[in-house]
Amino acid sequence: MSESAFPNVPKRLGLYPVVNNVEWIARLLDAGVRTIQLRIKDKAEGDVEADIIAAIKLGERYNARLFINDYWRLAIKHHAYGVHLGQEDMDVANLDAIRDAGLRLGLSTHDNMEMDRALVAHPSYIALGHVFPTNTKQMASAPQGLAQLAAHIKTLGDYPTVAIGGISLERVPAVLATGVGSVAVVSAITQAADWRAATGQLLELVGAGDE
Ligand SMILES: Cc1ncc(COP(=O)(O)OP(=O)(O)O)c(N)n1
Ligand SMILES: Cc1ncsc1CCOP(=O)(O)O
Ligand SMILES: [Mg+2]
Repeated sequence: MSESAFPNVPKRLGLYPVVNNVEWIARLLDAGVRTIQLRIKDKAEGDVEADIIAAIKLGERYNARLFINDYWRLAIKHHAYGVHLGQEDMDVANLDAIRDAGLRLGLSTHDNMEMDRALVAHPSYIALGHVFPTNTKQMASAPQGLAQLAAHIKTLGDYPTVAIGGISLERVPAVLATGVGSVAVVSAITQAADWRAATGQLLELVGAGDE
C-alpha cells in the first residue's frame, strides 16, 4: 500500500445522509445538506452509471461533497468528489488509482484492528460504526456503542471522523458529545414521517459541515 495521503476533507463533514437514489440526493441537497453519499448496492456497473453521473452533477451544482459508495471505477471515470469503501472493498479496489485521480476516500472501520488497517491507507476520513443496532444493513459485529466510539475518536485526534449506524435524532447529541466530526444517517431521514422536518432538525444539531 502506498504511503501518500488522500486529499483532505474538512475535519467536520457535518450531517452526512447515505441514500440509495438520485431523487434523495436532489431533495437533500436542496434542503441544505452538503455532505452526502450515493449507496446503491449489488447492481451491475452499467445499471448504475447514469445515476452516478446524475448524482455527481447534482453534487457539483450544489457545491456539495458527494461520495460514491463501492463503485470506485465509475467515481473515478466521472470525477466524483469522493469514494466510500469498506474493509472488504479495500481488498479489491485500486486505492492508488482513486488517489491519483484526486478523489477523496472514506473508509469504514468497526474496531481497533480495522482502524489501524485503514490508517495505513491515509484516507480522507475514517467512518466508525455501527454505533447502535441498525436495521438498514446486516452487520457482522456487535454495535460499538458510545464509549467505544468516544475512545476511537480520542485516538484519532484531529483526523476527520464519521459516526454511522442506528443514529436517530434523539441520539445525535450523545453522538456529537464524543467529538465526532460527522453523523451519517440512513433511516433517520429516509424512514422519517416527515423527511424535510427531520433533515432540518438534524442539520440544526449537526450542521452542514465546515467549508
Ligand atoms: C459513511 C459510511 N460509513 C460506513 C459505510 C459502510 O460501508 P461498507 O462497510 O463498505 O458497507 P456498504 O455500505 O458498502 O454496505 C458507508 N456506506 N458509509
Ligand atoms: C451503511 C451502514 N454501514 C454501517 S451501519 C449502516 C447503515 C446505517 O443506517 P441507519 O442510519 O438506518 O442505521
Ligand atoms: Mg462497501
